[in-house]
Amino acid sequence: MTQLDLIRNFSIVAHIDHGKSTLADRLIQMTGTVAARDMKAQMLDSMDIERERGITIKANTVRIEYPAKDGKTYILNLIDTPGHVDFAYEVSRSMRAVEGSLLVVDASQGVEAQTLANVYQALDAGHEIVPVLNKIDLPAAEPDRIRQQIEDVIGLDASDAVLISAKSGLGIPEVLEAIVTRLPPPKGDRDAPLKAMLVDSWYDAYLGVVVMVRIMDGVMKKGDRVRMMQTNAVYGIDKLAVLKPEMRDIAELGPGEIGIFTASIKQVRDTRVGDTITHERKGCTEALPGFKPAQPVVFCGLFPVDANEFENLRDAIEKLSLNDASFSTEMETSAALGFGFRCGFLGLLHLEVIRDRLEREYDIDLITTAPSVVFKLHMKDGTVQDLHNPADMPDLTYVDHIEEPRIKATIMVPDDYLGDVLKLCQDRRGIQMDLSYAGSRAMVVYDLPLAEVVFDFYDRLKSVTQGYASFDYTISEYREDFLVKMSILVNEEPVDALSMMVHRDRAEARGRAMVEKLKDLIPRHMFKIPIQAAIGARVIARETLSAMRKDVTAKCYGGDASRKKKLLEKQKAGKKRMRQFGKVEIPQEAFISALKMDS
Ligand SMILES: Nc1nc2c(ncn2[C@@H]2O[C@H](COP(=O)(O)OP(=O)(O)OP(=O)(O)O)[C@@H](O)[C@H]2O)c(=O)[nH]1
Repeated sequence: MTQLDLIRNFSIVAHIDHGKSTLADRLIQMTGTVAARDMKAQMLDSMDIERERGITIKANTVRIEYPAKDGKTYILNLIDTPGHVDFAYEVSRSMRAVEGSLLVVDASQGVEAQTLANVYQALDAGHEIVPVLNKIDLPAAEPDRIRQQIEDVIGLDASDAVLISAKSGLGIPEVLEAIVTRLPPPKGDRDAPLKAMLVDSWYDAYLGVVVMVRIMDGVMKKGDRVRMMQTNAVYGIDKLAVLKPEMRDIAELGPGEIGIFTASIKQVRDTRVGDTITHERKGCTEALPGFKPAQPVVFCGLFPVDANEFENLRDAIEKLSLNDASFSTEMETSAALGFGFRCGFLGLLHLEVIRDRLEREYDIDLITTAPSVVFKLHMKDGTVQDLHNPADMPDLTYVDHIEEPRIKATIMVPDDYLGDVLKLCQDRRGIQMDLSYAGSRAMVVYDLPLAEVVFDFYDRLKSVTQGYASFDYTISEYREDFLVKMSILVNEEPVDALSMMVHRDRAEARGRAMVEKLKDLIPRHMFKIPIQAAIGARVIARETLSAMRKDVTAKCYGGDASRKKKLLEKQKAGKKRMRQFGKVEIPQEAFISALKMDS
């Protein structure tokens, strides 16, 4: 057990790409926590997919031993937090487990939308904050200007910000000293009943469910019987360890310490993040204030391209949800797509990551239906229903009005691109709330419907600003609007996977764009195919795909048999990624491409 005044618990908050993971790697490396030969780039990003995409998905932690200039050896617990907006929830929960934060800002880029969002969470959690200006090796670095910007925009004193290059290692010793001298030690009472915060949990193939805890009061030992206060479940602790970053067994964890335990827990779902853990006997009576629960906000259907793969998909989804409590799933059947799952995600990136993992790690070809938000249907009988799937929209005669989730979006962008950003937000039914300047960067705040943002808003924002804008949002409220369900009919048959909720005033434009796209995406058949968008029985847009005449092998003059065979095989392979709708085959790409809007 370590004395409280020799412990420092902290996290690193930063906008994406400002160098958080690189700094974490340096801290681990310079303190010899991991031997140089074992050092991999981005040590904390453990999943391959994280490394590939360069995004930190799961909050991780590492315990570092640091001999400071004052001659004492400190234990530094770093909790790594994800930087992307979809994972804001994970940021908020890990924040409550530590006392301080390093605020990393790229000295050439300055404060961005997620810098703000994350630093406000840290301030909310009562953190002491040490500003760190990274990438000062870059010729474009302007530490003085950025220091001033931090003071102006965030209101933090940045006069003693630490200047570093995480890449070259410059300034890292100063960061380590600042952690020890400028961040406060944790508080806690060793003699009080055990009170530990469940910070995170995940499924490990060898160990089962692993639970990460921060001890507030008391002592946790191997063999202890502990109770989860929310669920009242009791478990015996089999293994107690710290992460360095690999697991090292430890006999006990005292106040202020962060570690992990296993206890023959079957599912990650049995461990609620934010729960308080205490001893079965002589436990504490009052739980810690709860965390925000993770609410899925974006739903979509996932179906196997090949119906025979359904069992594999079920298996894969089960395994993934063991590892990710914020990913919700439910069986779904679709007239067009057969058996699949309706899944809920924290945001679009979360959706993409899960879909990628299913396709890559489990080798399952998937059809993803249009992402949708949760609408609230106020029925005429006074009840309120959640609508997760536009295909389930009940008969309108029973519906009084429909509400949709709105977000408060903060966008930071260089002045030159402001006009394009305003136009984009306006086109997406946005209402401007605020506009201010920090130097040559504008900060705009918009009230936007989440439904208009979930699909391709990031992509559009990036392209109209050439990547210079940054974006962050929080869900604000549900509000009534004139929303309707638009169906798509291919060859007179409704394709439920393509139906969507849209604003009445935008339905025609959206419907037109959809049918035009689909006309290009669906290959010609031997017959004419009408493609229509409709609201109820009323068709609002229509295109016709003319019949195919030419034979793909006609060009080969019958002479070259092997070439002919190749062509046919190619066609067959293409078919594997198609689905049959009535008499029509629709390629998988059509489902996503058709929904991308050009405005
Ligand atoms: N020139 C320079 N580049 C750096 C420095 N620190 C980090 N980088 C580069 O900046 C990019 C982003 O760094 P990361 O550490 O992955 O950023 P991050 O904030 O952890 O990003 P996420 O984990 O995706 O949130 C990488 O290409 C790094 O090599 C630095 O001090 N100087």
